[in-house]
Amino acid sequence: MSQDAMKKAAAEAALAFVEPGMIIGIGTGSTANHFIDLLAGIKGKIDATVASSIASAERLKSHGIRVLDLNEAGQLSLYVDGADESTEHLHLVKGGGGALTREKIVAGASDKFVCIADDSKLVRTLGKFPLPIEVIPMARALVAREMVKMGGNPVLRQGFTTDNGNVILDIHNLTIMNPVEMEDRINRIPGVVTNGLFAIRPADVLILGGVGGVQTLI
Ligand SMILES: O=C[C@H](O)[C@H](O)[C@H](O)COP(=O)(O)O
Repeated sequence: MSQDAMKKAAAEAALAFVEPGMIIGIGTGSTANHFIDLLAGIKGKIDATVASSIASAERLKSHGIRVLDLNEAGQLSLYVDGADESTEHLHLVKGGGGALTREKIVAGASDKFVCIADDSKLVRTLGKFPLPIEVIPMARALVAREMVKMGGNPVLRQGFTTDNGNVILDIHNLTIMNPVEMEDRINRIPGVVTNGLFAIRPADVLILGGVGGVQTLI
């Protein structure tokens, strides 16, 4: 079974959380794309969606699925998105696709966050995947220096601009023993929009696709 097939299996399992008339928050990336494509098959069941990126909004619209602005949608019942890493406590690293800020906003506006991934994303300690930080461009060097003080090795994501017009620093070599504290500490650096740790508001459900089938952690 390929990694992509495992992602698709996790996305299929997440359909069980979709209830009639829902407005659903939609994440970004290859696993979220599987969910979008599967949601198209039951689009008559839902009211609308809110997208966490321009790319996901375009994919949803290409399937004829209604996409609302979060400000019109109000509180959402469900958010479905992928992750780059997760612990068994459902603390996540996200932002490999650079959509972390809008993802964190939509997740924050949702009652339930269902994270979908292949089981290679489950780790004991976060940090092997470089931690993305969205940064206001003029603060790039300041944030990089502060991250070096925290033991990280910041690398500017070359040629990449977020949907919000900012840059991404990917922080290598972090061993994140306390994700809640680290998320808060990084977010206090001036110029940081947000970082890719989802620990203050972790996922509520983690669905992992693997060779032996799908497992769900709550
Ligand atoms: O910015 C991107 C998102 O956080 C993605 O959810 C994350 O990078 C996982 O992506 P994929 O589903 O492609 O592995």
